[in-house]
Amino acid sequence: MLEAFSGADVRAAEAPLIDAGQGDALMQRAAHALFGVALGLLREAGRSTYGATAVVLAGSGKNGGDALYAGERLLRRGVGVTAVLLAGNVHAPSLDAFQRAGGTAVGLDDATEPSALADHAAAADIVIDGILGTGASGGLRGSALHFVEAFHARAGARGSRSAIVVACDLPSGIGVDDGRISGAVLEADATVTFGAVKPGLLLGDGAQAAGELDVVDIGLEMSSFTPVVRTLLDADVAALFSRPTSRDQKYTRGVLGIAAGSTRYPGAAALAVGAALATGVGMVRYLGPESVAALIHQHNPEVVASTGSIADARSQAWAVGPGAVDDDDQRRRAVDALHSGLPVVVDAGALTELPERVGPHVILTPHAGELQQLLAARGIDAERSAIEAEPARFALRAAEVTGATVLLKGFATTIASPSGALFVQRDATPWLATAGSGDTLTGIIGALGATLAEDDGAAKRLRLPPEDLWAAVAAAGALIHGRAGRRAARRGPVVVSTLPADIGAVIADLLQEPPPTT
Ligand SMILES: NC(=O)C1=CN([C@@H]2O[C@H](COP(=O)(O)OP(=O)(O)OC[C@H]3O[C@@H](n4cnc5c(N)ncnc54)[C@H](O)[C@@H]3O)[C@@H](O)[C@H]2O)[C@@H](O)CC1
Ligand SMILES: [K+]
Repeated sequence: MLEAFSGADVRAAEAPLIDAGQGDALMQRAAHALFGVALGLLREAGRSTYGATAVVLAGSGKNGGDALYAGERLLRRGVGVTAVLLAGNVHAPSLDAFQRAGGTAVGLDDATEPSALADHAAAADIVIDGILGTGASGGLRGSALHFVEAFHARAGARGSRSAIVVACDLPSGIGVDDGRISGAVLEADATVTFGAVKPGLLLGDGAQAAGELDVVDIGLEMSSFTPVVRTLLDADVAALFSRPTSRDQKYTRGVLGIAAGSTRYPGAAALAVGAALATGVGMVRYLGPESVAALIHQHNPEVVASTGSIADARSQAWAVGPGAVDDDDQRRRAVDALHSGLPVVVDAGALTELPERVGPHVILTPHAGELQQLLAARGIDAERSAIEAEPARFALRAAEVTGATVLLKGFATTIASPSGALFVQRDATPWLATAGSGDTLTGIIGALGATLAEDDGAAKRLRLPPEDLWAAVAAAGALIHGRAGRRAARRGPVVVSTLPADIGAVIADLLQEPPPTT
């Protein structure tokens, strides 16, 4: 699991080590890791290190110190390294070491025209961004801002430029704790971050700017701090996933009840059912119109269907809402499921049926527009664009006011627990942004909920407090869904009705994972 800690907490974890005189050792560890990644990227790009050119961008703080020490190591490998000093007072011992190894340092103050240095950086094989780290406040300013703008103008955007950019700890210009970018940012191909992931590397535009993330252990003890954001990795989903045992039968494995679809939108139910079956459950019970059940049975005859009520259909969890529009029976079922005390995934048409207050076992899966309505119904006005700009903030707010677990859809999926715990998953592909995609996500999360509903050890397997289990279940659903979409996209544009085959294959792969070590 990736766990991101606030910049302040990472600095607090560093403090006792620095007090014990280990500050320089920490910096050397950071620099060594940064150097290793830079070397690896050069090799990956097919560039030989001897004779390669690098530019180190150094700001006034320790971030610049890390980058200069990494530059010193590159010099000793035969790389030609220039340091651009973007502040008058860079970290002196590292600058000294850099120069003694033969490096050239050039100062750039606010008055100097950055064009020649930006030209040089744009033509370099690799650029190391040591402008700002966890000590950053606000966006880039002064000579650093001018330099980054000039570099962009010459080098072009990530993907089209030839220089590889490696960020030291974090891309300069992102908000350390929220990933917000005000003004310019130096988008990285890779970010080497020290001690722990910072929230800005997982959230918002900061995550986009970070590129490949490499987390380096420099010996910080973070166990007494609470993560601000988490991202599940394959091994976490494998650990959470409920595998059937030899003692299981269909009822103990987990029965998912699905009250979705309507005569107007029958397909949504079929998609949710197909995805749930592919995720693995003991049984799917379908409640809804006979015509919808007939459609479901064309593909999935194993589904037990009825036109009855929630009370008559024993299940371990419910999924309600997809395609349930203008249908009073489905609306009643949604309300009953929400009062059943069982885990419920609530999507689309059922989101408006939410009681004033529920518990975290109720998982809402709105997109930004639906979240806007949900908040407005509780007297909280927020523009859709504001929700899209700060998904974490609004998902947390919605979880706080409803008591539910809130999964906010988007390119990155943001999941908030009413406890304040936050998960972000970036497993999806834009190819998944197609009709019916959300219905399959509901089915996947529903199936995970049904199979984990009576599994008392599930939260413990991820070392999470029990109240955050449902956020982890939703995050696991988002990972499986996103990964299935990527797999499907290898065949071309995603056809959602074919997604179950990919869901099954993704789960088969995940279950090969060794158990997590953290
Ligand atoms: N504390 C430690 O012992 C370790 C810290 N490490 C590195 O040190 C970094 C933190 O170092 P610092 O606390 O010195 O902080 P920074 O390196 O982020 O530098 C902060 C300084 O930059 C200036 N600044 C802040 N915001 C600015 C802006 N928007 N535009 C222009 N200048 C701005 C200010 O003068 C501020 O003092 C980490 O990110 C990491 O790279 C690592 O070396 C590991 C060990
Ligand atoms: K940086």
